Amino acid sequence: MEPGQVAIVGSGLIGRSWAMVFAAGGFKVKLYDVAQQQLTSALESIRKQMKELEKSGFLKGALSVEQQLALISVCTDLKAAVEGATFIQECTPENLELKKKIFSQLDLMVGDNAILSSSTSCLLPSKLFTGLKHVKQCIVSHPVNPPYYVPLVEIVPHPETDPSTTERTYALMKKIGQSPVKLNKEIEGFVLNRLQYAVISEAWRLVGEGVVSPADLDLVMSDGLGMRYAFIGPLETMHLNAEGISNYCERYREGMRLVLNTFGPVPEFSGEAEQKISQAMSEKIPVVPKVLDARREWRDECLAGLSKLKKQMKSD
Ligand SMILES: NC(=O)C1=CN([C@@H]2O[C@H](COP(=O)(O)OP(=O)(O)OC[C@H]3O[C@@H](n4cnc5c(N)ncnc54)[C@H](O)[C@@H]3O)[C@@H](O)[C@H]2O)C=CC1
Ligand SMILES: O=C(O)[C@@H](O)C(=O)[C@H](O)[C@@H](O)CO
Repeated sequence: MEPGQVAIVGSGLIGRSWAMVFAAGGFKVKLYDVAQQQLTSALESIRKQMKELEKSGFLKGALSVEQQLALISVCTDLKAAVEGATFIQECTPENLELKKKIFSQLDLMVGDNAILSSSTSCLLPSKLFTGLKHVKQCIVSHPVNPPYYVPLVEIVPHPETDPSTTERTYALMKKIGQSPVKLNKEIEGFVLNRLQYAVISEAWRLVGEGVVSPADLDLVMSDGLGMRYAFIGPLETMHLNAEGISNYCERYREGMRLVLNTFGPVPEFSGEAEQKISQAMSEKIPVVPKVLDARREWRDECLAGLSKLKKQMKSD
């Protein structure tokens, strides 16, 4: 028996990823878009990706490709798309007025049980959902690109979101194999993009000012901070790094005071610096999904080893 039915509004990069993730979880998926061509290319892309994933042994879920594809249907009628859906994930362009218009349409179509969720990267729930009749059923579930391989989902409630909506969304994300975190209150950019944009801003500055090459900048992340952050977050890193020092925050505070004082505003990114980056990036081997998945397998093996080591250290 299918675990349920979801509707995806917008069949671009994120909408098709969500469709794959939900189908892998056995959900019936109705994919809606205003552009029929987008739906056609979405189905082609999903089929192609699933075939490749099955071939390389990375297809998620217990169902075959054909079984998962059979769960996904497309339509250009919004009312038909949301009919019977208990969870509606909006994935339209990052435009506040467009999203508000779509949610006001959805608000007239759903009952008291459906959850209305947005994939928005930064927009505040209070700006998206305020005034809707079903505001208690509204929430942001912000994925990370590509959601099929990077499982984090930030769950961000509107101030009037009912706690049951938050808990149902959290449970749903766990059920389809994602890694949800709950924000206690809304803030622009949520958590991931506030951290990401701080990193990107400094990356631009360091490359733009000639401090480091684009390729080496990325290595600092992939072979430095990223190696750490694939296993432990910045707070645990700090804790482990200064173990035994009573006030280890001070150890970082000093450095932060010194360095952060030199941070300026987001650097104006000149065309030349951008060309330098895109040229450098085009010379790299693209990180294909298989690499992402292989890295995740490697990380999970390392985490298993790490927890075994921790247990051993505790028993020693
Ligand atoms: N691309 C990314 O890395 C990530 C994007 N997001 C967020 O997800 C949302 C979608 O982003 P993408 O998939 O990258 O955009 P996209 O541009 O790839 O796809 C948007 C889709 O919405 C469709 N659309 C436009 N107007 C519509 C309407 N009125 N009703 C239904 N569909 C409509 C378009 O035809 C297109 O297929 C944005 O809010 C974005 O910020 C979140 C996480 C990551
Ligand atoms: O980086 C991601 O995958 C997501 O966190 C996003 O929201 C989008 O890429 C966004 O940052 C683009 O501005």
